[in-house]
Amino acid sequence: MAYNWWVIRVLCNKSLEEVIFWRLDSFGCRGTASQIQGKNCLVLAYLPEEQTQLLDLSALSLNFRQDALCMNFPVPIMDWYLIEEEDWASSWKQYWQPQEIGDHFLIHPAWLDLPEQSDKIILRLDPGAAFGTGTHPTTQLCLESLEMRLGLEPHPEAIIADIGCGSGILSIGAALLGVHQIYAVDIDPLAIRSTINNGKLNQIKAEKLIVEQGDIKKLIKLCPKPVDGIVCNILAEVIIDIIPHLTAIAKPKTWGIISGILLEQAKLIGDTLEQNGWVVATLWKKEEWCCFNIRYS
Ligand SMILES: C[S@@+](CC[C@H](N)C(=O)[O-])C[C@H]1O[C@@H](n2cnc3c(N)ncnc32)[C@H](O)[C@@H]1O
Repeated sequence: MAYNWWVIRVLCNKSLEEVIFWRLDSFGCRGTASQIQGKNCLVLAYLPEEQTQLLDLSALSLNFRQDALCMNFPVPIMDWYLIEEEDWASSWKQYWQPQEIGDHFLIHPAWLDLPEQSDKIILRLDPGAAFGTGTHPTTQLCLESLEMRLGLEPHPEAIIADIGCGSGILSIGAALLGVHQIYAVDIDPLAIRSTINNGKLNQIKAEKLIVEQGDIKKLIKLCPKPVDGIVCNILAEVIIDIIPHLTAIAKPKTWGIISGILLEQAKLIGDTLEQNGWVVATLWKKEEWCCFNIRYS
């Protein structure tokens, strides 16, 4: 069956880029990309046709207008049109470029030639329709936390769990940092397909990266024993429900990297973590997002 996608294009002042990304993300867009054009920025986002109505798109453009007026910037120009799935893949790919994250990672679109020389850990990615290109602040916070947590030494015994794996970017990042075994779940079947493909793209053996469709309950069944680390980058509303279940896969000193949380939601998440036996070690912030680095006591 032919599958159509909305392309949403927003031309805005560069300073509005993050707000626009945040709104598009909350609206449910699957892929976002941006391109600087002088003082302006062209933001593109993609959304399956059946996931929205024309009226919702008009409301979204009004939100952009209000954001810009509140912040004293010119009103963004937004338009939208439908394309077929095959065109979606090629259209979005033009705008996504290699990106360095943290001290060591270089996120590299799968369809571009690799650099001839690089001292970076190259993480090749074709996210397809799944979330996780590395352009979102929460993904960046998680990768930076993983880097800090794991360093560059191999971890031949370490087992980690990735809840809401999306494109697999965090699981693969952990594998490239030398983690021995990763269990990853996501409720979205497209994310499962994407994580498996990206694992292969980065030459990660299938037995090292076990990926299954499902939520935390599925993960608990999947993990044969408590894990050493947990990464979870999902919205705070979902994380609140997941926290009480984490104990089932934790042991003393299990660490966690938990993001997808807006700054104003940090207190609620921090309190819930502490009530469930987790110690908050650090809270990292990027733009309006934060990331908890925690340890089970
Ligand atoms: C913000 S994306 C994160 C993707 C990737 N891990 C990253 O850091 O870029 C959140 C992912 O969580 C998945 N998700 C949402 N609710 C979930 C749940 N209850 N259990 C497992 N996965 C969930 C979504 O399908 C989505 O792929």
